[in-house]
Amino acid sequence: MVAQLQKLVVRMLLESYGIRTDKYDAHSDSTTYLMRLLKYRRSKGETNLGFKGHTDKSFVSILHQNQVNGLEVRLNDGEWVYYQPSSSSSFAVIAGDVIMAWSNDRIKSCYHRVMVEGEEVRYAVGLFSFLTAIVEAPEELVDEDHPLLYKPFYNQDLLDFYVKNNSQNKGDTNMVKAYCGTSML
Ligand SMILES: O=C(O)CCC(=O)C(=O)O
Ligand SMILES: [Fe+2]
Repeated sequence: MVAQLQKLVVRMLLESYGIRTDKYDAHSDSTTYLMRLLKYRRSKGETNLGFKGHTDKSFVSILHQNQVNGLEVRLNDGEWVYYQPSSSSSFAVIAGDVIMAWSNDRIKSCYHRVMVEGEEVRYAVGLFSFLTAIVEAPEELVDEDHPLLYKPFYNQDLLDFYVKNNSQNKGDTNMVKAYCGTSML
């Protein structure tokens, strides 16, 4: 089950950042999921951009694609890197804006896009996780060297903000900073 994979990834993250593991159950209980199936078909003469560059507004997203590749990730220097699954049963785990805020910027959300090169139909399935409890950085991730960068917020309110300000800003990596970044205070 893909949700199990999501839970495992989150547990590993909490452990690797030295966050009290008793917080894990509360985190897990407040996680909800959205599953989306995407179909990309490129007609002759059309641009090969299947999904423009963006960060997900999720906590994390888990993606699986059919044999037709296309997912690309943008590195810090602006270079786009093609995602090449190691096997036909591979899943890609993508950090969303919510984990970026929750982790006080320790984990940066992943800017990605989909390019469709050939005429073959591409399918992708994504499991997007969201939090129902208030999103705030655990105390282990906030100290003098790492001051709090985001005010506590609700994931749903971030989504509403995103929808309202969508027209110009779609794909803006700093949507969550614009919504609840402490430097905006
Ligand atoms: O089609 C894909 O592999 C990725 C889709 C995606 O980025 C999204 O649904 O947010
Ligand atoms: Fe995405």
